[in-house]
Amino acid sequence: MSNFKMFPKEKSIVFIGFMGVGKTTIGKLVAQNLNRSFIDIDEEIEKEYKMPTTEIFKTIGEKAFREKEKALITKFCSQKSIIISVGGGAFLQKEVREVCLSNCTVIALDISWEQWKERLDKIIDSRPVLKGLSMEEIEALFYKRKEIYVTHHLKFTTDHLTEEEVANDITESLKPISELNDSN
Ligand SMILES: Nc1ncnc2c1ncn2[C@@H]1O[C@H](COP(=O)(O)OP(=O)(O)OP(=O)(O)O)[C@@H](O)[C@H]1O
Ligand SMILES: O=C(O)C1=C[C@@H](O)[C@@H](O)[C@H](O)C1
Ligand SMILES: [Mg+2]
Repeated sequence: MSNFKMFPKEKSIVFIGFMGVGKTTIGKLVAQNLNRSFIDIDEEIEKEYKMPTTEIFKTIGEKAFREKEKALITKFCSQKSIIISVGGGAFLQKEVREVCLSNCTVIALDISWEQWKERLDKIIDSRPVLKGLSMEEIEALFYKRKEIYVTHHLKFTTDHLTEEEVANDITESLKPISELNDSN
């Protein structure tokens, strides 16, 4: 019952966590499971600038990217009952943390360094923040970034689970809340 009070159905859900942990993939699946609309903030930024993130970082710069990221997160966090996946660096900004935590249910996705590093090849070309860093520097960033994800409402560990398994676990955990809301 306390969950019901804390996470009413009309609240939107925001996925946070380190780049590559699966926010976009899993957010989309949870949205399908719960029949809710899905918004990926990186995709929205790319649509606005009409270029991929790597190009935005190169031509316009990270500062402009972060400003747009904050503006879009603020806009979408004011909408009800949607699922939002933010970029891995969004929670670096205090205003973003505050707007997400006060308006939405924030779900942190977690992964161990050992599992994450197996995924690096899949994401390295599309994540400018990782470009040119050594493995040691990426590991240091991975642990440093953990500090910004500690503020959340719910946390799910993704180690040794497929994308679908994580999404289904999250959906199952959220269902009682949705059902309680449906009958109220
Ligand atoms: N549980 C999982 N098991 C195996 N691969 C996964 C899992 N979750 C995500 N992936 C894969 O990892 C890659 C990165 O996933 P995704 O783009 O969803 O990460 P992200 O958290 O949204 O990253 P970013 O912060 O950069 O937006 C994708 O290729 C995705 O298919
Ligand atoms: O962790 C980060 O700083 C980033 C993660 C991606 O989702 C993108 O938002 C961008 O590549 C920056
Ligand atoms: Mg993503």
